[in-house]
Amino acid sequence: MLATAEKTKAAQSLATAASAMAQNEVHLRDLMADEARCMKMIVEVDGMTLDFSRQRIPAEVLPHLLDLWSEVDGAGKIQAMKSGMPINSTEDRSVLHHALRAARESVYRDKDGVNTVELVWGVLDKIKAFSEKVRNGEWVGATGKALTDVVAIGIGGSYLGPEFIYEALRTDKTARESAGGRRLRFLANVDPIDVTRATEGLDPETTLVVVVSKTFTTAETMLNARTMREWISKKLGSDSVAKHMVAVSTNTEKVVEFGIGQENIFGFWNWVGGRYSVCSAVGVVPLALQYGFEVVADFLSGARAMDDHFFSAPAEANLPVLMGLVGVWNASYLGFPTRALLPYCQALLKLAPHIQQVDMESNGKRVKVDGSELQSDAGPVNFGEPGTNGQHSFYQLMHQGRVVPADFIGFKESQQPVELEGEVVANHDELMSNFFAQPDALAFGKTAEECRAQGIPENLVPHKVFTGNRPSSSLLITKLDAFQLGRILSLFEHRTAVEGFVWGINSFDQWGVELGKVLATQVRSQLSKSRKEGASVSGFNYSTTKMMQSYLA
Ligand SMILES: O=P(O)(O)OC[C@H]1O[C@H](O)[C@H](O)[C@@H](O)[C@@H]1O
Repeated sequence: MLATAEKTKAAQSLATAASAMAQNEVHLRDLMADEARCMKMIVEVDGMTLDFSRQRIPAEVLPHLLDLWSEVDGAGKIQAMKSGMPINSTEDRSVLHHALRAARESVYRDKDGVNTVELVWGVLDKIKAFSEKVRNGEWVGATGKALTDVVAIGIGGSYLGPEFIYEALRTDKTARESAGGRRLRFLANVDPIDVTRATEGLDPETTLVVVVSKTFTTAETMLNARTMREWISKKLGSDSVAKHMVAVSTNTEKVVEFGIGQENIFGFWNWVGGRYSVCSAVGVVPLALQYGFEVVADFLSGARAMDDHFFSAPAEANLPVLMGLVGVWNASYLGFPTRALLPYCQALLKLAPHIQQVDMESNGKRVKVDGSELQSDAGPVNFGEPGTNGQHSFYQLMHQGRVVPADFIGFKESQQPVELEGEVVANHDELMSNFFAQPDALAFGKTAEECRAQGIPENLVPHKVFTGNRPSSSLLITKLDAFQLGRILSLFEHRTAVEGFVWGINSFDQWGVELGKVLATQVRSQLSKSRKEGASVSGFNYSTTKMMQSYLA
């Protein structure tokens, strides 16, 4: 079953438990009737409550999951990460995204002994000063106008996290007030349509462009950066670029080569993986420009609070560890290939796209750290959509089709409460009625007997039966502000790490994205030669040749 832990006692107990459950058809209806069991599966940490009682984990199996964590030396692996050991072994890098949100006086050393927190605060101080200058109109554009709008260019990890945070805070009262009408747009796709969408209604005179790229070599980002440079130069002349473009990167040389001065670069480091970089200048520059540095500082404190919890809480009370163990159980023991992320909060509409990258780029692997092949699939397919929208889309499949383990997220308070006179409940309570109802509908289902008792005609009974026994966890959180948002981000980042630790994989490299890039280079050069010199398509397989010929015709 589990490659890394297949010989451990706990792994064997878990495998036995999983097959016994399948044979005995243990149903969540029975598991949920055991209140002592449920009590152990509801864990509260500073106003964030995780209820994983609706997972298909019998009371006696939970200790085996915790044993598995001990047997793979989970605590030791957390410590290795925390202390800067090069756990990203294929790139010989430390993994220190927690240092990005550490308190100024903390010390996290990288593999070479450098205190990364000092570096982090050097950049944070620079961002604070810069963002304040732009926001208060001290830093102006080439024609002397204040820069009220920002376009952040970047893709993958240099885009998804910042957009997720931007959207989540857009309707938060404090952040919204602080934004004061400023605009932030993202330009990610190399599709030229995205340039039009990102710049619609913007004027180069009042726009600042932030080019975000760890490597500063990503083809999409570089072409978009050149396109935006042209957009600015065309109207304001090429000398204006210095006032209208800044960069976030680890590759100073390439940024300078591009034409952005060293003083306008906000750096980060190779111990920050792209998908774990939202707390670095990658996210902090655009978000501080939009919401002000203080709001971003709250977000960083929230992430730090969850880091501290992750590093110190015992496994049985550790939210990322528990969620990670649930993930391993569902993916590797019960064999569920997918997982849904269902925030009952419209402001979290970009959570799922971000976690798709965090989780699938991290744990979508086929080999272990030592290069040997995994004997079972590791990370699941992640997808999601805010509730209640998802209910009117793919929940049908979740209720009566495939089993998709789900993570529900709900808040006690709305960012934007509405209560109409004469309505039964306030709008947020209406939303939350669904948050509480759906997990039970999935878990308990509806039997044929229940259908008949309701007078459903016999021919419709099979269509109206819900088999139930569909697992989910629920997270109930006070409210979505910058601080809680930081906790949520860190929680999901560490869940991914926990799962990777148990599977014994390197969750911090992403070699799987390389091959497509190489092939695109070959196609690009063919398209150029064909368009510019009329060269015929050659060197590709039959199908690609045919399709490219058709494209070029
Ligand atoms: O920040 P960049 O160097 O431009 O990289 C952007 C993205 O592209 C790569 O293909 C990786 O898969 C991502 O992890 C990365 O975040």
